[in-house]
Amino acid sequence: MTQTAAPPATQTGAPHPRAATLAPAWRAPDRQLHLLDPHAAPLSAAQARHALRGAPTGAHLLGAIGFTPGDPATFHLAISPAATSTSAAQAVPSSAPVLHAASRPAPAAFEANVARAAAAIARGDLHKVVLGRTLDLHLHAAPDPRDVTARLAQDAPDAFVFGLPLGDGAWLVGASPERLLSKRGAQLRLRPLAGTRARHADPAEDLRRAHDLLHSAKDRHEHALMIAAVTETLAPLCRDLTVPDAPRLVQTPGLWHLGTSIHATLRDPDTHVLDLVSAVHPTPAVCGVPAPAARDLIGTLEGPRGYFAGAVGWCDARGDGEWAVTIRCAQLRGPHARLFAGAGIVAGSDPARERAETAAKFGTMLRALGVSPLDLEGVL
Ligand SMILES: C=C(O[C@@H]1C=C(C(=O)O)C=C[C@H]1O)C(=O)O
Repeated sequence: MTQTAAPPATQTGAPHPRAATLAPAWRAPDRQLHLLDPHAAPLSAAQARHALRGAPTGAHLLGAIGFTPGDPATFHLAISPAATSTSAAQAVPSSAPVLHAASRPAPAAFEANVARAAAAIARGDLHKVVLGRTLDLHLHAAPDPRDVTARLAQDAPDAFVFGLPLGDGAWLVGASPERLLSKRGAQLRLRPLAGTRARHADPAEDLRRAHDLLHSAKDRHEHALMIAAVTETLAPLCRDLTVPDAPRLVQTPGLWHLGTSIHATLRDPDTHVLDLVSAVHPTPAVCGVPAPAARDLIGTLEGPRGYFAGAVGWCDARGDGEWAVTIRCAQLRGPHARLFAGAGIVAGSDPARERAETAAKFGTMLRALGVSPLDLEGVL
């Protein structure tokens, strides 16, 4: 196998033209990675850094860590596609019949959870909590995870797209719009998101929704809580920290978000990206404020999240890397798909709107699986 002498140069601008058909295990604006050995057993967090030391030049670790340290983590050796042989992905079926669908909590129970969280916030127990739910689909035929990843890459050119084997035939796939943290030498970049509107097919209505989001006091408050928490975590680790005063609109194929691009310079450029990920994760984008109270409430209302709302990304032998928040994702095993979505709850959150927001967020994976939301009436 040919090996690259050094990691490939940064790609900016348009995504790699072959990204849509090659089904990478990781596809981001900056880098694309394929598994070194797609049949290798996943590595634990403890094995991972050791494995990178003995790996070919240019190898990366591609991994996913769970929401809490008690949740699972999985790592693989990966390499940029110039050094791998790749095969074109198969066409994805345009519609996948669903034999059975169920969401947990069910729609009404999720709304009850939101009301309960909003009451806790009104009492002053906490300021923000992100509540999640799952959507289990039993499909007529087992989707090929590589085809699903290829479809995600096609649908969302700016997203962090991932397709990782978890062992036992299960895969974690998704297209996250949220940069948790990238590190290159001393330079850090983050782009946390909080505040969401579903997009609309009519351009005028779509713009109205974007404008409404940008000027919503509730969403700006939700976003500000998160930026304050992330800034507080980063400040002791960084020399320079540049945080814009106001968020900007971020668009995905199905949603508008509020996002803030943060740039920072590390005091110690040798800090490993995985140690930085552990320091900032989970941010209030997926957990809440204060974090301990939010984590407790999530544990009570949802139980363990596993990989959902964790972090997914890569690191290289220098300790540089790029990590996204594990959202807009699903776990696939044979004909079964479990999709995940969550929404941030603050004072004034409306249960029905928050449920609708999670339904819209399932859309990323539903499109990639070829499932129409119209087939899921009453479940979303
Ligand atoms: C939790 C999710 O998304 C997060 C919550 C958001 C919000 O509440 O507005 C926005 C983006 C993400 O940080 C998800 O997509 O499942």
